[in-house]
Formats: sequence, C-alpha cells, structure tokens
Amino acid sequence: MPEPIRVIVTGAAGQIAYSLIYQLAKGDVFGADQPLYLHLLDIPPMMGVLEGVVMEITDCALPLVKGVVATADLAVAFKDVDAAFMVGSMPRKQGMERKDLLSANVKIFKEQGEALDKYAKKTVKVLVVGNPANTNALMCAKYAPSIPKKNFSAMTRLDHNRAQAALAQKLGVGVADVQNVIIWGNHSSTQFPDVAHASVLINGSKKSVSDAINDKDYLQGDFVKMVQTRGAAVIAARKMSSAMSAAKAAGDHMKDWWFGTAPGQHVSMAVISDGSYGVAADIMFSFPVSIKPGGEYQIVQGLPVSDFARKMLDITAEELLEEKKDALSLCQD
Ligand SMILES: NC(=O)c1ccc[n+]([C@@H]2O[C@H](COP(=O)([O-])OP(=O)(O)OC[C@H]3O[C@@H](n4cnc5c(N)ncnc54)[C@H](O)[C@@H]3O)[C@@H](O)[C@H]2O)c1
Ligand SMILES: O=C(O)CC[C@H](O)C(=O)O
Repeated sequence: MPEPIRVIVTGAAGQIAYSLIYQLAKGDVFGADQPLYLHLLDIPPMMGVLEGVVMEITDCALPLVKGVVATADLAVAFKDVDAAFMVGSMPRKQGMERKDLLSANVKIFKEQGEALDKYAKKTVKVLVVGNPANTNALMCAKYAPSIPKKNFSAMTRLDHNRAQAALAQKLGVGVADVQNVIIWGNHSSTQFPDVAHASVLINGSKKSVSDAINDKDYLQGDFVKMVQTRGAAVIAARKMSSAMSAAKAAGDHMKDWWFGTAPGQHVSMAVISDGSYGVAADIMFSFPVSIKPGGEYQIVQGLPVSDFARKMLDITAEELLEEKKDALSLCQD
C-alpha cells in the first residue's frame, strides 16, 4: 500500500464538503488503494457541526482513512498537505452574480494562500471551488509565492460536466460518448461552453457534435445560455447552490489532475493563463487541458477559433481582468 497522503477540504462543515468528503474517503478520487489523512478546516462557530461530520466519517468505517484532523487553525489545517480543495466561502443567494461574492470571499483566499505558502508541501495541487472561483484562485496563488502558479486551478469542471450531459441528452447517447467539450474563461455567466471541437460516438462511429446536432442557432444560443445560467437555475429550484454535482465535479477535476487524462481527451480547468489563444496572461482562465500521469498539464494548443468564439473568449477574459483589478484592490485594504 502506498504511503498516506494529506488532503485538505476547507468549508468542511458545508454542503459541498458533505458530498465531497465521502468520495475522497472511499477512494473515488486518489484511488482505491491510496490511504489518506483528511484535514478538515472550517471557522470556529462551525466546530460543533464539524464534530458531527467527523463522527459520520468514523461511522462510515472506511479503511483508507488513516486519520482526521478537524480544526479552525490554518497552521494545523494546511500542514504538509498534498492536495487542497478550497471550498470554504459564502455561496451566492438568488439574484446575486458570482462576482458579487468577491468582496465577501477574496480575503479568505488571500489568507489561505499565505497559509499554503507557509505550511503545505511545495508540490501541493490546489483546486479552488469557492466563488468567484477563478479570481479567488488567482489571489490564492499570488499570496503563496513559494508554490508554482501551475499548482493552482479553479473549478469549471461542473460547467464542463453540465455541457457534456446536456449534449448527451440532446443526442440520446450516454454521457461517456460525448468528449472534448470546452469551457473557456470564467466560472460565471460570461463563460463560453464550446462544442466546436467536441465529438460523439453514435452507433459505433465518431462524429463531430456540431454535425450530429446540426443546429448552429441552438449550439450558439440556448445551449450556451443554459450552461451559463445552470448554477442560478439550481439556486432558484433548491434555494441553495449546487452541492452534489459540485462535489462530483471537484472529484473529477482532482482525479484527472492526479492520474492524467486519456490519450486524445481534454478537460476544462481554469489555470494561470500564459497568453494562449490571445487571452491576457496572468488571469485564471478556463482552457482545454490535457494532463500527463502525475499531474503535469498542458493547455491544448492549435485549436481553430471562429469569429464567434473569439468574441466570446474576449468577453469572458475582460470580465476576469476587471475581477482581478477589484480583487487586488480589496486585498490591499
Ligand atoms: N466552482 C463551482 O463550480 C462551484 C459550484 C458550486 C458552489 N461553488 C461555491 O462553493 C462555495 C461553497 O459552497 P457550499 O454550498 O459548500 O456553501 P456552504 O455555505 O454550505 O458551506 C461553506 C462552508 O465554508 C465555511 N467557511 C466560510 N468561511 C470560511 C473560512 N474563512 N475558512 C474555512 N471555512 C469557511 C462555512 O462556515 C461553511 O461551513 C461557495 O462559494 C459556492 O458559491 C462553486
Ligand atoms: O453561484 C452559483 O452559480 C451556484 C454555485 C455554482 O457556482 C454553480 O455553478 O452551481
């Protein structure tokens, strides 16, 4: 059996964590033979609730769990962690945009970036889930200068999964038959869900999704809108933000980052922009990435960008540049 790894979940007493911790603890993310220590961080008023979560973890009797550290102390929580799920923050309520959360949440990610810098392993893989996820991840990386920026990412995998599932439903195929959708940009209503490079397996033969659906108005209209506004639709229906699907997406994201993507496949991850596809550098922008076993990712290069896509990429990059400006000024206060 391999040596145990240390995995932190922040916001561990919250909704997403409640689904996520179970996936981690039973081996869905890091592998069925990978033992782990769970580090669970929340704020002091939530320590009672967190105690209940720890009781439940114990009562699950899961053999991979070698220990649980439940704490509100950043120094204890981030000590020697190998992987970090940064969930803890306020979710948005009906009528708010995700970026309205910036002033409420960004300082959490500044403070926890500093803690990662001081206490985590330098090889830690950091996934920011708390909204606005892209810009929180950017600030988290900025305040952890001793950890490479490539080790930070933000979650657009939920949007990716939403797009993949919607296309599979439309085409009457299984979700696994749809591959290589792309979410470009921000995890917000400006994101661009793009099917131009996606494929589908129908009756044993591979086709482009665009040809199989053959409805450009839908693919550039209602489909894009649906994915962009799905989070808000879930809030309107559940009166709480998505949690089960967000936890599943966080697990998918980290699993692919840990083990790599299959040959020829790419997934969507918000990572530090290096200027690929004419996107401004130094913002956390969701790109298609392929990942080698062990975690080295590359932004997929050379995909043709249509005039429509160019416009969509520019809109979402513009929003991220504005968020970056606001976040920098909030973090200096
Ligand atoms: N990127 C995505 O696709 C995506 C999807 C769904 C939700 N989200 C975001 O994830 C976040 C969490 O959502 P949730 O439904 O779990 O919310 P929740 O309110 O159920 O749980 C959040 C938890 O974070 C804790 N917390 C707050 N400040 C903290 C801090 N400084 N340190 C540690 N913990 C802290 C709270 O006490 C709470 O227990 C929200 O910002 C939400 O918008 C992102
Ligand atoms: O704020 C929201 O939109 C809800 C949480 C999450 O971002 C989502 O996409 O479901």
